[in-house]
This record gives sequence, C-alpha cells and structure tokens, in this order.
Amino acid sequence: MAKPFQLFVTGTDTGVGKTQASCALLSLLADAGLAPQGFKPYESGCARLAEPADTLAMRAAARSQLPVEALCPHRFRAPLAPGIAAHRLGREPDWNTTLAAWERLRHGAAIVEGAGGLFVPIDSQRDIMDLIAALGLPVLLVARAGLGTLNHTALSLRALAGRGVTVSAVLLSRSTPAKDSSERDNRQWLEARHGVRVLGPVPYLKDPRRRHAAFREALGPLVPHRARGR
Ligand SMILES: Nc1ncnc2c1ncn2[C@@H]1O[C@H](COP(=O)(O)OP(=O)(O)OP(=O)(O)O)[C@@H](O)[C@H]1O
Ligand SMILES: C[C@H](N)[C@H](N)CCCCCC(=O)O
Ligand SMILES: [Mg+2]
Repeated sequence: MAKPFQLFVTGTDTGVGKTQASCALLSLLADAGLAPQGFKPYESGCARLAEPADTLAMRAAARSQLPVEALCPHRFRAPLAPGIAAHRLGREPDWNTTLAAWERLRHGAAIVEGAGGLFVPIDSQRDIMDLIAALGLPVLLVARAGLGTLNHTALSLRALAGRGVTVSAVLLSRSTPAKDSSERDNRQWLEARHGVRVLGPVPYLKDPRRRHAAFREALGPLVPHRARGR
C-alpha cells in the first residue's frame, strides 16, 4: 500500500505564509479524493480557544469533519511562542498528548503546520524542530520572497540538515505589498547554494481567493499527480 502523502509545513519565521501553504496543499489533496487532515498541534494567538484560526482554516481546506481538539490539542490565547504562552499559565503541554493525536491521524494524507519558525518553544524542553524530528516527515520550508530571506532560509536549511530532516522544497511568498529587486535573484541563488527545490515566489495578492489559487498553483508540483489536475 502506497504511503499516504504527508508533509510538515514550517517557515523561516512567523507570518511568512505557512497557513496559506497548508490550506493550499490540503485543498489540492481533498480535490484528489485523498481525504487529508490538517494537524496544528500547537496554536497560540487564539482569540477564542474553541476557534483556533489556523486550525479552522486547515480543517475547512481539507473538508474535514474532525473536532478542533483532534486537530489542535494545544491551544493558547496569548500571541506568543506556545511554550511561553503555556509557561505564563503555569502549564506544561503534554508531549504524549501530541503524539497520541498524531497517532490517530498518521495513517492518512496529512499536512502538519508548526508555529512560527524552527526554534519556537513548544514546551519547557522542546522546540518545533524537535516536533519535526519526532514525526519524521519531510518538510516544506516557507520563506519570505524579498531581502533578508537568503540568510533566514540558509539558517533554517542548515538546522534541518543538522537533524537529518528531508526538505521537499522551499516556497517563497511575498506576504507584504513591499517588493524589492532581490526577488529577481533569490530563487536561483537558493537553488544554486543549497541544492534545494524552490517554488514561487507567490506574489502579494490581497484577494483571498486569488491568493489561495496562487498558492495552489505554486505547490501543485509537490502533490501526487492526480491531485493537481482538478
Ligand atoms: N502571497 C501573499 N499575498 C498576500 N498575503 C499573504 C501572502 N502570504 C501570506 N500572506 C498574509 O500574511 C499573513 C501571514 O500568513 P500566514 O498566516 O499563512 O502565516 P503563518 O506563517 O502561518 O503565520 P503563523 O506563524 O502565525 O502561523 C496572513 O495575513 C496572510 O494572508
Ligand atoms: C502568535 C503567532 N501568530 C504564532 N502563532 C507564534 C509565533 C511565535 C514566534 C516566537 C519567536 O520566534 O520569537
Ligand atoms: Mg499559521
């Protein structure tokens, strides 16, 4: 039986487009009839704990019927690193709860989204990087398209290589209207310097529908062939 399509979506920072990318991948997989699930084990910045925005967006994109608790076991109000949000509450997110939630999802197609970048604390001992290593999935690294991304992306790629993590691709996205001339060369330099597949850049698109379509187009080459066409 073929291994289900699974990918961990991380980024060079918070606010780079991880959820945009996760939702695009989930909708492509759902269109292909692969019944994917979006897993966001740690979500902070939740105005209402019952409605974690990233998780809800991913669940909708996947057309999943699972409850929020199954898709996002650790939810926090404070817009902070999840580990710090928990610490402020005097709590320690249970690692085994995370692993048990993944155990219920890992037999099917899945997109997992981290929180912020690689070294964001998720509890008193672990970072997102430890979660990536524990789940053992290949990674999509989402990065900004413009000036500054060469360094941020290289640092992230070095850290992932240091833990033996496979990087399926880097996706560049312009998450703010500001455009700069570095965008013309960044993709080629990253490919040449790091031998990594670079997709995008996804242009800045204010309209959510057009933006979603642009992320689907950029990420289409990553998903199983039959997921691309529809
Ligand atoms: N190409 C783009 N065009 C327009 N807006 C974008 C683009 N990429 C990202 N954004 C916007 O940037 C913001 C951050 O994107 P997103 O929520 O996907 O980031 P994230 O990496 O998931 O952040 P977090 O670390 O909080 O999970 C969102 O408002 C999103 O709509
Ligand atoms: C609140 C935000 N949207 C993310 N969920 C959490 C980002 C944590 C970033 C921590 C850091 O890198 O300093
Ligand atoms: Mg997100």
